Amino acid sequence: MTNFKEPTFDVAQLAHVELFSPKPEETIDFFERLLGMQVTARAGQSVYLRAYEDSYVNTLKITEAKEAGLGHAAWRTHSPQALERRVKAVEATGLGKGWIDGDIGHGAAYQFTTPDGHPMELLFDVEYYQPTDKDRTKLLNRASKRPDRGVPVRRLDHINCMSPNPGKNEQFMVDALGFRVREQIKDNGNTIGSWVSVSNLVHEVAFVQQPQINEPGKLHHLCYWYGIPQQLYEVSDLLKENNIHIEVPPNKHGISQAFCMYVYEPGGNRIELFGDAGYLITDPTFKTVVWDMKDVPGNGDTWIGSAFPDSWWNRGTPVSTQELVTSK
Ligand SMILES: O=C/C=C/C=C(\O)C(=O)O
Ligand SMILES: [Fe+2]
Repeated sequence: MTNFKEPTFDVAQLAHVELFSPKPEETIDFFERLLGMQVTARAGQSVYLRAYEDSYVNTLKITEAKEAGLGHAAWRTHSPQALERRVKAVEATGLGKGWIDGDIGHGAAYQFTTPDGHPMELLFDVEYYQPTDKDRTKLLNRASKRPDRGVPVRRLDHINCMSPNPGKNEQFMVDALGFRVREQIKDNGNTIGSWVSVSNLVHEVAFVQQPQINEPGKLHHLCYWYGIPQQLYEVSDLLKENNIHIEVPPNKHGISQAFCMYVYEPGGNRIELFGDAGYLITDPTFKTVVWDMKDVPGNGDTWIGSAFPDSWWNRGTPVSTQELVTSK
């Protein structure tokens, strides 16, 4: 079958995410004290953090800004050669912005945006976390000791971006970066939700329809992973005690089958917490699962658990003035 379109395996993983927060110290406290993450660097208006099983020196950068939202998402390639190939592919789309020398924790990166303007970058050189005598663990396959504060998340999992045109962004991630489409929501033939991955996870990034179709793309959520569903009940209790808004309590998604919950960190960004990550994909010719929007409520969004509130479908960051008007 020589006309078989071979996938490219150049992009390997979501390496880190930068969140903007108008209340940086409260946002940092949420991740550090409640989710047990570790601050590994502070520079200028930014603070860098990692979870205890993240192997790199950081997977999260919190930067002070006027409004909440996505600073950028960074993709690590499998090799320097793969980086070169993907940079060429992104340049050809006209969405490239150019190279930066790097940042704390990583080397040269090529910056670009999705068609709806979500800032992203491609990189290869990263700095691995070196545990200290204080946090070196006997569990050799773990990057550092399990922290003794909060209910500690284990690693970065994915982001979900709101877009005026999810289908266009899906196509860009497939064509330029080799992502595979795992699940979609269609409404009258239009793609209004898309879950794409470069691994056997259901998604490292998803795109969902934003109601504000004349605004640039927003962040829907950033997700960290526990791997144990029970821990969502533990962390819910702790978050409730600390007046963190729980938008969707522990729940099982239909789409991705992941055990999940959604909260708003103090800066206003939506954070998803994953119990397990749902089903894994090993089939090299996995067929995209397509949901019709009319079948999603009560099945695709929540398979088991409370109904998703309107806010889940309508609110991203930065929050638009429209929402401020309607929410009065
Ligand atoms: O219908 C909505 C399903 C959403 C699923 C996710 O956002 C996810 O798996 O992270
Ligand atoms: Fe998600």
